[in-house]
Amino acid sequence: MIELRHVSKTFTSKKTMVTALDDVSLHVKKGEIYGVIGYSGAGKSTLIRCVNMLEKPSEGEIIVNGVTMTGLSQSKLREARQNIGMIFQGFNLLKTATVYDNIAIPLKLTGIPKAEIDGRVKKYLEVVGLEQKADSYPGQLSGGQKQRVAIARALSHEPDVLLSDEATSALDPETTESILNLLMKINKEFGITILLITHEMHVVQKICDRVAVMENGKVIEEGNVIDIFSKANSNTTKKFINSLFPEDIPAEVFNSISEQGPVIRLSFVGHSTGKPALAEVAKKFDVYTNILSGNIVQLKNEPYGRMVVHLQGIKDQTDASIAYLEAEGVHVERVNR
Ligand SMILES: Nc1ncnc2c1ncn2[C@@H]1O[C@H](COP(=O)(O)OP(=O)(O)OP(=O)(O)O)[C@@H](O)[C@H]1O
Repeated sequence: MIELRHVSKTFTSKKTMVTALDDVSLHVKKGEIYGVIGYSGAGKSTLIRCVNMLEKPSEGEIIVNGVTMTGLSQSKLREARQNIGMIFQGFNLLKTATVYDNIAIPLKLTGIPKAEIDGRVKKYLEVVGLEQKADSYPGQLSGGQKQRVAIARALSHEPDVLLSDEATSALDPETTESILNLLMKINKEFGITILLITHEMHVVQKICDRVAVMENGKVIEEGNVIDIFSKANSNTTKKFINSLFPEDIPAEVFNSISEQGPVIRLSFVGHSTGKPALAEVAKKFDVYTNILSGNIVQLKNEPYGRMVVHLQGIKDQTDASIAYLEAEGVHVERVNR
């Protein structure tokens, strides 16, 4: 549905040259929610803005729903953009227009008949749960409500693709949840493919099917969210995942217990919590298992959990315990300080 082939983007000014995208290739499949995560300056905004050609790539090709965006004439580009909705962190609403007009005006500009516009405005305001607010002005709405209007406006063009540029970054946690739920609903009910950029792992965890991690203009890791959670390679990806699993074991505690056996981190996907395997370890080997921290988060399709455990015992026994856990399919990492 969305394909980036060897896309690079360089910004040049008199004094400097910045490579914002460096040979990025991605393929977002029809109907999926695809996240791009990275720290500030990684190139996420540039990437998403290249998809609808708000930014022109210096090199490479971008294909959306079979249309090669790179190389379209201005008028063909306008046409192709009708199929690509976009929502922003700052909502981008017209302050002096009502909610109704914020949705209706862009439709009018594309020449849609009045009756059809009226039908679409009402339909999509209902989809986002704001049918009561048609006559309000953006200044009278909360941040979450403003983002809902922006979503209704994007949907009113009935696009195949929705681009989300940090859509929840300005919202509080509860409102973020409700907007993420709305994006999932839209994806499911209308089959809209969603490409989103974010710096919050929680967004990826909750709604994405696949994710790309960006650093210095490059995609450094990419795959199904479940696989990335279980087998992250890069330090940056691990840091993003760790942000969901605070493990504040005080250094003093860590130092004193690690003399009596290793501290290990167990991770598991799916409904097994890892606890049965740990209970078996305590039975089969001469070790005490002491859980130091544990947490489970719900990924879009499956739970993913982590536990930090101290294995108290002599080396032979703790090594055998780790081998046993691995054989049981639990991912085990030794925690070092
Ligand atoms: N119009 C521009 N002119 C010059 N440099 C730019 C321009 N837009 C982006 N850059 C540079 O390109 C790099 C990538 O920026 P980009 O905004 O894409 O990153 P980002 O991951 O979205 O970061 P943030 O989350 O802070 O927006 C940065 O070094 C940035 O300074």
